[in-house]
Amino acid sequence: MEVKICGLTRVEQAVAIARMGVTAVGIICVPSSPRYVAPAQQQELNHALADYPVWRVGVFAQSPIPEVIEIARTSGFNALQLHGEESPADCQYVREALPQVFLIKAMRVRDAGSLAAIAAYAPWVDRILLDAYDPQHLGGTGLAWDWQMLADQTPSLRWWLAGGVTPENCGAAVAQTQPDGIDVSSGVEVAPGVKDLPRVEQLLQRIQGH
Ligand SMILES: O=C(O)c1ccccc1N[C@@H]1O[C@H](COP(=O)(O)O)[C@@H](O)[C@H]1O
Repeated sequence: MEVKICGLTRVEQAVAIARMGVTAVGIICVPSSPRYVAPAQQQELNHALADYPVWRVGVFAQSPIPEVIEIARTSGFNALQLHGEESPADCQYVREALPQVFLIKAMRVRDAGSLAAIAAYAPWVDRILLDAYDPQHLGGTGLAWDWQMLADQTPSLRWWLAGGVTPENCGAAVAQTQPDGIDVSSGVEVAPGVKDLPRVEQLLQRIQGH
């Protein structure tokens, strides 16, 4: 089971979580987020994590794609997550500009149509991430979506479950939805951007074996 812990802002916490053996850590590059990390700190986090076998994911939403590409290069991300309304053509553009970068497209699930849209991204991305839709916020809401929707259609490429995943519900979430990975932010926090390291360890223990 792949695990991404998202919304890291502090170098010491990012290194501690990388040492726990997670697959990916997320750094929020969305200025409106309470977990936003400015470019200088993005570079510091990437530098501190460079020795660990972990995807260092820059999370963007609604930014112009050339800007995303420029920041990915200057900040040193080896993975990107597009969490807004980016199109398959946007993902193709990123893939062709940065072929070595691991690319995740987040879909905010509103209805069956959200799941039907996944197939068009398959040629261009490495993972699809399914998060809850909230009209006010782009992500990091702690809200779960209706996993029952997967009963009718399952994603055609490797995918991660996001949205309201916690150490308490991760076992049931994984058993019900059978994702390739999970992505967790507010469920392991004491405050936005400040992680609760014992809760991250608890989550990893509970997910072991899945
Ligand atoms: O965390 C944020 O502030 C954020 C802002 C803008 C886009 C995405 C964001 N986070 C993503 O939200 C999901 C789920 O978060 P949670 O576990 O429900 O709190 C996760 O994919 C983060 O990458």
